[in-house]
Amino acid sequence: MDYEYHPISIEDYDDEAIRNEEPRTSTKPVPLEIIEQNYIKNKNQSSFDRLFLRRFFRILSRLFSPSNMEGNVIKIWLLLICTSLLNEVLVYIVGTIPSRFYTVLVGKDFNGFKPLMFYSIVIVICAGLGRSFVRFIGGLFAISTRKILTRSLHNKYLNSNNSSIFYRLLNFRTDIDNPDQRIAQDVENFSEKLRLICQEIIVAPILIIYYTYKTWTLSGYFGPLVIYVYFIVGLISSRFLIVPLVNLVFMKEFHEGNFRFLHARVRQFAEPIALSWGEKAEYYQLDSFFKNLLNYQRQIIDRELALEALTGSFAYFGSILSYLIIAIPVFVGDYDGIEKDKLSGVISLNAFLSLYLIYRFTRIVEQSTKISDLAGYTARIGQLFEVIEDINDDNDNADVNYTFDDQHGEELSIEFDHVSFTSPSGTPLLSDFKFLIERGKNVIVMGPNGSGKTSLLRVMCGLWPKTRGRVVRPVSSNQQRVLVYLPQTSYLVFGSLRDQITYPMVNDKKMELVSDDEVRSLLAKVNLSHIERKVETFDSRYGADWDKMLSPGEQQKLAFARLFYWKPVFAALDEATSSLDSNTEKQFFEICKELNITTITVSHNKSLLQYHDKVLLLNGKGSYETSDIDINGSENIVRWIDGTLRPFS
Ligand SMILES: Nc1ncnc2c1ncn2[C@@H]1O[C@H](COP(=O)(O)OP(=O)(O)OP(=O)(O)O)[C@@H](O)[C@H]1O
Repeated sequence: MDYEYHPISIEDYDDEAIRNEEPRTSTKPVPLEIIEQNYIKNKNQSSFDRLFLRRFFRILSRLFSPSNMEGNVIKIWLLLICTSLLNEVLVYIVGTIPSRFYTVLVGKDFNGFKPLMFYSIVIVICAGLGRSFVRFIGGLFAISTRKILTRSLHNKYLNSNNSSIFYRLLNFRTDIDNPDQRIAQDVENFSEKLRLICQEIIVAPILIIYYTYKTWTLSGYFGPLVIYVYFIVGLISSRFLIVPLVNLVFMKEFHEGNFRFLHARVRQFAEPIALSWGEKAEYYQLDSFFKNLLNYQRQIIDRELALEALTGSFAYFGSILSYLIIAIPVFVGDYDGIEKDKLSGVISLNAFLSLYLIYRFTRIVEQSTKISDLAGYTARIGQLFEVIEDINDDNDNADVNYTFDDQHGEELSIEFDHVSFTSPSGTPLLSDFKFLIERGKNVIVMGPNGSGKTSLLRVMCGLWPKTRGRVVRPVSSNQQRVLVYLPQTSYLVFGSLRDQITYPMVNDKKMELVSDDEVRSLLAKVNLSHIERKVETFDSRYGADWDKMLSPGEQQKLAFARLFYWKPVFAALDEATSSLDSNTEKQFFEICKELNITTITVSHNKSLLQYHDKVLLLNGKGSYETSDIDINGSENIVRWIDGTLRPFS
């Protein structure tokens, strides 16, 4: 019997690469409570300081980047400034209407009353429209913001040039929770808060400059100085109350993500839960997650009470402050030379100007609760961008992808060149693995549960990092699929029957590329012709219903239809025939041979040995053995496998 044995020795663990390997602390799965404690301890992740400002301005720079092809956010922003200014002018004019009515009414001026009434109706309608327009354009701004940020995150998360970013983020980064919640919900909340704040304060700088100048010319430097000091005091005191809120908002969204995820799982696993009478268990689990969420929501409203009280008092105090500003020159005697009837006019104008300036500052301070929410969402979105960029930079993959042309297609192989790798928790799974998968020589991978069979496929596809060595694999120069992976639980996409077969093709011309007749012939090939009756048309789209429409065995057959459509060079079959009857299994391996698809099969099923040329045994302790399979000596090979694996089972 021709086999190689690679017992694991102390040198294997002691070799330089493993010795120098930094323990990957971040990859070991971390319990939810520890993630929560880490977030609580590491509050500066979600703080209201320079880190917040850095993240916030980085997000703004993405929004307003001139190279941004996604939208006209700059135009919308300018439009928002213009309509807000126009709205302010209209509000000002509406404010002057009552005094004009007093004048015509006191003077019993009917000729003056009629045009004033007409004018007032027009102005009031315009003011109403102005307000609606500001909100409408604010809405457009929120949609644009969401569109740009979500697309930017999608581009990075599902980057086709670096295919495993989302996988590595989900599997190896324990420093970040619920990326789906961050992309779907936190970005939306961020956009909405930004819109509300912008609507309120977008024209504030222009108005503040204008009214500061006006107040200064009427009351000298003293009025604006007092108002600015008052504003700075308001800002500093509200900042103290905002800081803890930011972290609470961050934590609430963390629990919000977990709560949604749990609900999504109940939906996904409805059948096993129902068949296990698991309602009570699910109820208690959902409820405990919900309690955590409510706990943070309660803490937020408690803190907001203090913040609202501060900003509310600040606003009321502002109205009194304006009288202080007016009173000082009155009592100091600055207006002594002014006649009494003119003095009331001067006082009322001064009061209006300083009140307006204070009002503008008050509106800014009143945004504190929204700003604390915004800062919480900024932390979550900013952190996601940072982690994705970090994964992108950390691409230390030593693998070699070589392109081939059709002439050399028959000599293709996948080579494991002294590869060592561990599980994410650090358990060594394979050490110094040397193996060649040649085209035309089917390989079956066997071994006890947890020995690393699926992990070997992950390493082969470049998803898992290695501690040592490299994988040398071919990539096609002419769009041919080189490797297709079929898992035990087939992945059915949200889409049509044609989509199931052509996945992951992205093409509007699928109907032309894969005709109805071709779909029918592929379905016939995998004994699934009857499912044509279950769908309206080959292009009718279904969501989660695919799981209900097809049994697990039928799902595996559909996955094979996909494999036969793509006709790749290699197919990684990870227990992909576990739900099929033995005749269908035989038929599928024969079709693979006809189509020149070399299979790398992970299975515990020894009856599959007959379709393979080589067996690779993993013992889960780091070592492996290989043997050629001689069909005539199949009993010998079964004995050899049993004898080799027994000590490890
Ligand atoms: N994302 C992960 N995080 C942590 N550990 C993991 C992860 N994925 C796999 N492992 C661990 O790696 C080890 C090997 O897993 P793998 O799925 O490769 O085993 P297998 O040989 O395919 O098992 P089975 O025969 O049960 O399918 C297991 O101990 C598993 O718990």
